[in-house]
Amino acid sequence: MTLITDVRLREILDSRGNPTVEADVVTESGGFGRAAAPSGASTGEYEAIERPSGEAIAAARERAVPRLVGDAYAGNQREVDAILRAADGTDNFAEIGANSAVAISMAAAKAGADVLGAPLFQHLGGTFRGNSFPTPLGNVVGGGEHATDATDIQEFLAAPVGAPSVQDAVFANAAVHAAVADVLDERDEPAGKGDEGAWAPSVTDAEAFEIVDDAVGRVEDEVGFEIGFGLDVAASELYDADADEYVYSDRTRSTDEQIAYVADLVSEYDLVYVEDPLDEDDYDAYAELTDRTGDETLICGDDLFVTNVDRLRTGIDGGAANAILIKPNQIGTLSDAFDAIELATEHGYEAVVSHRSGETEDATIAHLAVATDAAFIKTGAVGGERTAKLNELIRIEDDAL
Ligand SMILES: C=C(OP(=O)(O)O)C(=O)O
Ligand SMILES: [Mg+2]
Repeated sequence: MTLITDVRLREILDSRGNPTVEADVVTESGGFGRAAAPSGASTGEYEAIERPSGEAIAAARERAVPRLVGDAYAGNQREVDAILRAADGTDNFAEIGANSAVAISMAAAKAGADVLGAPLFQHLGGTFRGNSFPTPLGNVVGGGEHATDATDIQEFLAAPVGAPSVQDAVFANAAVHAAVADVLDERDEPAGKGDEGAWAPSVTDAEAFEIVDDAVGRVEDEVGFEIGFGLDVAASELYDADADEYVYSDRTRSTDEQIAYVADLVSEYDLVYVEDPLDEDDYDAYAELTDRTGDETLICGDDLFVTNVDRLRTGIDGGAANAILIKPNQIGTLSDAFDAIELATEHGYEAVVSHRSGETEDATIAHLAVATDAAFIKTGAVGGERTAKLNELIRIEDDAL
């Protein structure tokens, strides 16, 4: 029933207005799945390769589609993903592009779920999933590679860890986003928005901490449950390898100073989550920071691990970080993303499923997070391509799929 009879690929627009790959997978019994590849701006050096979408589509049509159609079963995700890897022939999807690979991989999963008549999270995670939900991390102030003339730290994230339901959590993040606008207004700080919909004022990081702390406090008082606060430092973008220092707008920091700075922020703001606080090549510095702060907060590797089990294993062996960001397009297939989550979970690392700064209406990551019982999902706070995932979580919670 799930034998793949057609794979169609096309270019559509992402949220930045750039072309990206969309895939349709059709099965023998009429099952249908459609998915689109997201795209990063502050990409890790070790990510799988995103090719220009036209080239990725042409290569996938030539190399992968003929091997899938009439041979592969959409209900057998590992088989589909193994065929994608074999058709590509490299270890980083340099031929067909991780953008074609991930779109086909996710579309096949959806087609498999469609044939079964099951929601995607259940097809991926089994019948006992769907009762616990990730805490959504909502990007409310940001800069870095996602906005010009804004903060050095890429993302200031609201983390409604005390929310009684995922719907309450999603609404709380939107309320913090609105409260930040109020605080900015009161401080006479005009702000546009960055790529993920976060406010991008021309303020220092120190001012951004004050602003977000104030906004989180106001919403916490309103809703009556705990809202934590987190960061994606995206430190590889700040690190100058030649000078061996982190370059901020107002000063530089050595690696030791960067570790001390982040450790101080964790205690000053009770941070529940810190992503990419250090350069993607510096496992030792990660281990030192994790040693100092890992009992109080999550130290999460994004550019450090790039959803790659080999890099995660190196981190586990050295005690670097205690959480991993999961972005399926960093590695190319859902099977690889699952493997990374399973390895993380086995070793007590939390999994945080994530969007990219360039997104579409595709909501696969909401299902992936529920299917794997991930602790957190990072998918913005507002904006259609972000709420596509957040609203899907609300529907899953409401048993409305
Ligand atoms: C979502 C992120 O940004 P990008 O997609 O630009 O890598 C991130 O760094 O976590
Ligand atoms: Mg990141």
